[in-house]
Amino acid sequence: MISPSRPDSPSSSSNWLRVLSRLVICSTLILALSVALKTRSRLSLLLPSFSSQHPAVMSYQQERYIAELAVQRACLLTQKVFFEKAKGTVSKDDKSPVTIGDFGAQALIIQAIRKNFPNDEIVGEEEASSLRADKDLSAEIWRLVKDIKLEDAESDKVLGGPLPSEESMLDIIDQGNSAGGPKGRIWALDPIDGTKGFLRGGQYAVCLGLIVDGDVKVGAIGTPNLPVDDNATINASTGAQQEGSSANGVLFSAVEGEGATSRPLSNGTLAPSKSISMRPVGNIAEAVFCEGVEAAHSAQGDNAAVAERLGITAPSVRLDSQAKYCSIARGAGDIYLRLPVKKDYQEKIWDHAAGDILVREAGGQVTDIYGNRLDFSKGRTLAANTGVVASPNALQDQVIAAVKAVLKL
Ligand SMILES: Nc1ncnc2c1ncn2[C@@H]1O[C@H](COP(=O)(O)O)[C@@H](OP(=O)(O)O)[C@H]1O
Ligand SMILES: [Mg+2]
Ligand SMILES: [Mg+2]
Ligand SMILES: [Mg+2]
Repeated sequence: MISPSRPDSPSSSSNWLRVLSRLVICSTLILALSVALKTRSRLSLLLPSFSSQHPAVMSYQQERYIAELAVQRACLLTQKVFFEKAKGTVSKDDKSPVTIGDFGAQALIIQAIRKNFPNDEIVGEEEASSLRADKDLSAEIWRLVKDIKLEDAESDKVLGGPLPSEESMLDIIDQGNSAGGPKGRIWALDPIDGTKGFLRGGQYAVCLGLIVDGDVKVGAIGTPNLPVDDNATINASTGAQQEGSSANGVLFSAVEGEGATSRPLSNGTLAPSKSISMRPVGNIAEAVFCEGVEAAHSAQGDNAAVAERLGITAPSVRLDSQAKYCSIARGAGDIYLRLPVKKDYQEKIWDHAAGDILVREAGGQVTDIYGNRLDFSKGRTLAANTGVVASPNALQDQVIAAVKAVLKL
């Protein structure tokens, strides 16, 4: 027979022990919870810098903002050079205006990256060695760079304010010397893309992309001479006629998984943005090609043969620079072809990084002539790719099939 337990029996004292241990566990949990909450609120205060090391927290919003603002400030410089010096110089074969714009814009943008993301690497198109040897040119660029600022002082401060000296400007230009590669955070910078267009008085673009572990995550492109109106008719020489005209000047940007946007370029804070997307094309024969102007950069005869194969009869829109990616991303044209003139030419990552993410986020694909995605992990060039083909998702397979047929791949 089992006797009933008494309060002082061994089983009653083990009950007390159980209650006590539960109390200890509960208070430990409460303590741990309050420490976690405090850490979280501290992290959210630090979020902009925290997110740059932990992108999943805030998906590159700070990077996008700095990229847009830095590109916008650099466009102030390039437009100043464009209107004061560049126009009409092509006939005299004088390349110095674009050199001034290139170096000046690279200095301003790298300064902004260094200020905000000091541990990131930068692959910039330009390097300062030739400038160090040309004191007059260096002094001329410094005179221009030191006076460039956004009208909004706070925004300018975010980018690091004025550079302290000519020497520091040269040092900063050289910080675009990263070899690139498959690991880490690497900015690809083309301070003036479409130098030929710039000198011709036409389209050019200031381009900045952030590559993380070989994949482009953020892109910003300033196109000072593209019309703000998405539906305006454009061609190689559109847009540059009037200095200070509010009809021209667009800033495009994209973040992986967050879509593509555009806004008018401004002199101060960022203007309100709108979302952009590629045009739906029901019948591929109704698509419009966007192509380069320079015959040396893409095989225009092959482009025409692809158009014919697809039944496309509308004339191509011809533009210099990554303005082509921008145009198809906002539905001003549909297909960008850059078929190789020389099979062994290696495209540069700064010529494509920002455009690649912009088009992908606007509902398109960007591949090489074989249909493979552009591989930004190979260093300063797209060594694994040949040519570029970009079009809306629904058309890409058809376009690639036509490219392969024409190039006999
Ligand atoms: N043989 C070639 N094939 C393809 N691209 C070339 C090339 N020679 C130069 N380029 C690149 O073409 C870019 C301009 O492209 P587009 O013809 O679309 O405007 C140039 O950028 P920069 O103007 O920044 O030097 C340059 O890097
Ligand atoms: Mg370029
Ligand atoms: Mg360039
Ligand atoms: Mg160049």
